Amino acid sequence: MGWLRLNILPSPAKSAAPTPKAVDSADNDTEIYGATSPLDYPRQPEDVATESLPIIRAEVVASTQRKGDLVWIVVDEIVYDCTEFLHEHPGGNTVIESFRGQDCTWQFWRFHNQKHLREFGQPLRVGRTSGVCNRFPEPVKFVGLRRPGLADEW
Ligand code: HEM
Repeated sequence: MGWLRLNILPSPAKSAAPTPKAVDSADNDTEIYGATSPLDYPRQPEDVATESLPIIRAEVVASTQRKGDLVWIVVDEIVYDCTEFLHEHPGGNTVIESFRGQDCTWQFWRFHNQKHLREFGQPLRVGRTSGVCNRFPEPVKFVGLRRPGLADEW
């Protein structure tokens, strides 16, 4: 599990994000016009539907890889602001910091289930994105070689 070899980074400073307006554009995508910085994207209320989350360009997400104010990660193309949560994360802060500005979908699902994401991730959502890379290829999953339906023969 090479991706679990972590670098310990200093904790980011907290910062207050402005609250720009999300606007429904003609093609029904929600964008924040003129937003170029991660600081332009506040956390979204929990009742905002996934498809109504603002779209955040991959370059903006990737810019949080640099040590700075915000720690964002991407799971299933949803961007989570873990800046404050990482200090409360039961799995520790370094594992989240090691994926800042990156996709960590398959690694996330190794340790969590939908309930974790609903309860703890929902309030951390800042937007949707696409094209953000996971720097580790997902290892091949081994499946049983037996034909199904033979369990009773064991
Ligand atoms: C949205 C971001 C995240 C949220 C809301 C979150 C939430 C949680 C929660 C609720 C637990 C406790 C699970 C339990 O007690 O059963 C946990 C544990 C853990 N998380 Fe996360 N997590 C996040 C991101 C990550 C990431 C990116 C990684 C690295 C892949 C990670 C790795 C772990 C590990 C290793 C544990 C400990 C698992 C164990 O003790 O069995 N988490 N996380």
